[in-house]
Amino acid sequence: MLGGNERTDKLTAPNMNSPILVTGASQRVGLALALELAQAGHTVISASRSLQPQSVHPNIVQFQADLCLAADRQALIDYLQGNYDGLRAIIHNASLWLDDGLANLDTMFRLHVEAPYHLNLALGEMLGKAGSAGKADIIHICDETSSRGSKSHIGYAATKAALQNMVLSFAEKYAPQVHVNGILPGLLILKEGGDEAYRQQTLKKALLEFEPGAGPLIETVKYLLESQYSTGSQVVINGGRHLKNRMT
Ligand SMILES: NC(=O)C1=CN([C@@H]2O[C@H](COP(=O)(O)OP(=O)(O)OC[C@H]3O[C@@H](n4cnc5c(N)ncnc54)[C@H](OP(=O)(O)O)[C@@H]3O)[C@@H](O)[C@H]2O)C=CC1
Ligand SMILES: Nc1nc2c(c(=O)[nH]1)N=C([C@H](O)[C@@H](O)CO)CN2
Repeated sequence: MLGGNERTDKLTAPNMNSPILVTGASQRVGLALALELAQAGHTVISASRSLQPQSVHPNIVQFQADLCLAADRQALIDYLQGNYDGLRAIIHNASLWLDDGLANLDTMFRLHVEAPYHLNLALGEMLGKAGSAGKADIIHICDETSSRGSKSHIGYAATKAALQNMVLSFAEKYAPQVHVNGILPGLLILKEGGDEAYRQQTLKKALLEFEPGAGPLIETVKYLLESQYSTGSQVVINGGRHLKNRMT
């Protein structure tokens, strides 16, 4: 039985043969997260449709894949199984924040639900071989609207709610070797090109009225990777938005 620091060190010690898969790491939050993990010594596999012109860090391996397509997902699975001993973690960050409509709902279902479902089932055995870390992690990046809905993005919130629900199922299926948790952000980074009125309106939706950037998500990922007693949990990072303008 490992004790104290030795056990914690074991958990966080990067194992180059057990990379961390981050989906949707070509920009914004996912790219910042991939860089942080790479700088900590992890090998990061970054899967997205577009690639950075040149590698942003020697520890980041870019894999081009449209995760809405089963064939691209299978190519990613085959690559991982053919080149690494195990997987330290999978972070399902890839996402599209699309307006409502049947075509967009289908796309968001494929990306937010079908892709994590397919990858978690196919890569479960690799996660079980995380090597020196002693445990592996799956982290679903959901949204705080997963649990309260969104009248302006019904399909987005519904598909993120399905992603949130799968945290519970996979946590039970893969315990104790693989810990499965969800992160439910409120505002992180506003979309480029929005006007000042939208920005102010959005900031005022939370008790903490500022745009935090990727930091809160990165901090939460690092906590979950080091945690030995979190699985099936949903971590909300929304600046107190659920308490704003309550009918008290
Ligand atoms: N920004 C915010 O304020 C908030 C964000 N979140 C969640 O946090 C996460 C990160 O947010 P953010 O950085 O703003 O997200 P972005 O929308 O800026 O980026 C999403 C990422 O997903 C990738 N992606 C999109 N479609 C596909 C696809 N079909 N196959 C593979 N990759 C794809 C994109 O890369 P590419 O286009 O190259 O494929 C991109 O790297 C998301 O899950 C989001 O839902 C939750 C609440 C608030
Ligand atoms: N994939 C994405 N999901 C979300 C985004 C985004 O840019 N890409 N942005 C938001 C908003 O910032 C929202 O939290 C506040 O208006 C939500 N999800």
